[in-house]
Amino acid sequence: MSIREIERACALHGEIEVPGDKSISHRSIMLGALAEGDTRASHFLMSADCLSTISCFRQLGIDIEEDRGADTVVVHGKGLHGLQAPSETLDTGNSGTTTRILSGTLAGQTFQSQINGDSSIQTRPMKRIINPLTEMGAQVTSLRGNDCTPLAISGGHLHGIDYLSPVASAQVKSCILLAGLYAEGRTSVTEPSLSRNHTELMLRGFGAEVSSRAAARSRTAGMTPWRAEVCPEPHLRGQDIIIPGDISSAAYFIAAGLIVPGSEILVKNVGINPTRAGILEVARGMGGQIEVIREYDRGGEKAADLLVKSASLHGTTIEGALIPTLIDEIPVIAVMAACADGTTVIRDAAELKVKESDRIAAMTENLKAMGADITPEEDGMIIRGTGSLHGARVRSFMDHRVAMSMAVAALAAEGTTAIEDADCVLISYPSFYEDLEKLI
Ligand SMILES: O=C(O)C1=C[C@@H](OP(=O)(O)O)[C@@H](O)[C@H](O)C1
Ligand SMILES: C=C(OP(=O)(O)O)C(=O)O
Repeated sequence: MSIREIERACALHGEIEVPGDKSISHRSIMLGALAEGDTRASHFLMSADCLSTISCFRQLGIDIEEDRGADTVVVHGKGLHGLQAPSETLDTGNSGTTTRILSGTLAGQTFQSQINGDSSIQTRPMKRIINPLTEMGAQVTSLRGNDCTPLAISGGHLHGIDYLSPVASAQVKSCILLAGLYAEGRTSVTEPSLSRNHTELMLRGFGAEVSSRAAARSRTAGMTPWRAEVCPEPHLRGQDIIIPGDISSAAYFIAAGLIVPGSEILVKNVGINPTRAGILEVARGMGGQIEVIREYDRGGEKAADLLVKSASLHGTTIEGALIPTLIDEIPVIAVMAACADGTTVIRDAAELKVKESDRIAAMTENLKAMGADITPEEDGMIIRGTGSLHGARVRSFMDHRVAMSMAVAALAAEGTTAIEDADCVLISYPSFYEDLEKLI
């Protein structure tokens, strides 16, 4: 087992550039493969999850060049109908994004395929994609009959649907939109509130006709349902993509900069697409100081440098439409809340229970071990800030976001914190600990 020990930090100082956005990196391979011509993606995230996407598309007959030193990939796309039947089960590793979005693409193919991932993936819910893909005319079978992977998928004669998704999930939305590229007629997905829209933006950039707008249907308690629609059989053309830094990775430095007294950190080149940037709103709402510097646009994706200075934080309420815009940042927001004054309430976030780990249970156990006052709820957490934490032995639960969040907690805790199975950060941020060291 890999154990990492982290001491309390005095103050964090310096500049950092985080690796490329994981969601956009996955999509650059997926759309690059379905486009005609080459797609070059630079500042590509060379982490285990994105490498799983690359290896699945190689199994589907796509030639992909990787330059790991330069963080660049070139995908030699074969067009919408250029994928070949894989000879073995497609292995999606630990990646929910690969599993769900790739399933949508496979539903559009005339060949049969099987898809499976590691022990964590095998427990994550797939009914949310099985239902709409089946409604579109694909046969998607959970081979163990438990609505999880392994899945057997055969499709090829799809028809467009108007799908009302019960969850605000970009993976579900993207799965259906990519299946919709192969369907007869238009396909739409309406979600309870807008989840990350990278698929819509990138599909448009590659030449597809995609619309995205607030849906006219009911508006309940601060939630605006959102509808994305795609036209079938687009002529996708390969693109050059410069991937912005991942705000979900930047979140650890934002949180550390805020909670470790005397810190000042410049996080450069961070994607701040509003469907991803909820952490900035929450940090400011807690009294944090984050300055957005040098904002610019990369193919419809906004990016900027962020200057973070330590501040004394206070509690807040995080709920409703904000949740999908910061879903992966909630573990580190829980750390911020534990170091703040007053109570933070996180609700409407039951999705946390079906990520790489049950992130409500994992963060509750770990933060309690470090002296926090935290109550787990069915759809979130209530955290009463105690102002201080102490070192403890904590577990990553093999969940990269939990490991990185606990590293941030360790920086603000008295004494030493030991994180078990700390190496799982390779899923989204292989150089995380080295980058953190540079600021200490
Ligand atoms: O589409 C994506 O790239 C992702 C969507 C989110 O999942 P859900 O769509 O399941 O909420 C997020 O948690 C995941 O890390 C990446
Ligand atoms: C939930 C995550 O990823 P995925 O769903 O792709 O496994 C994540 O990166 O926090």
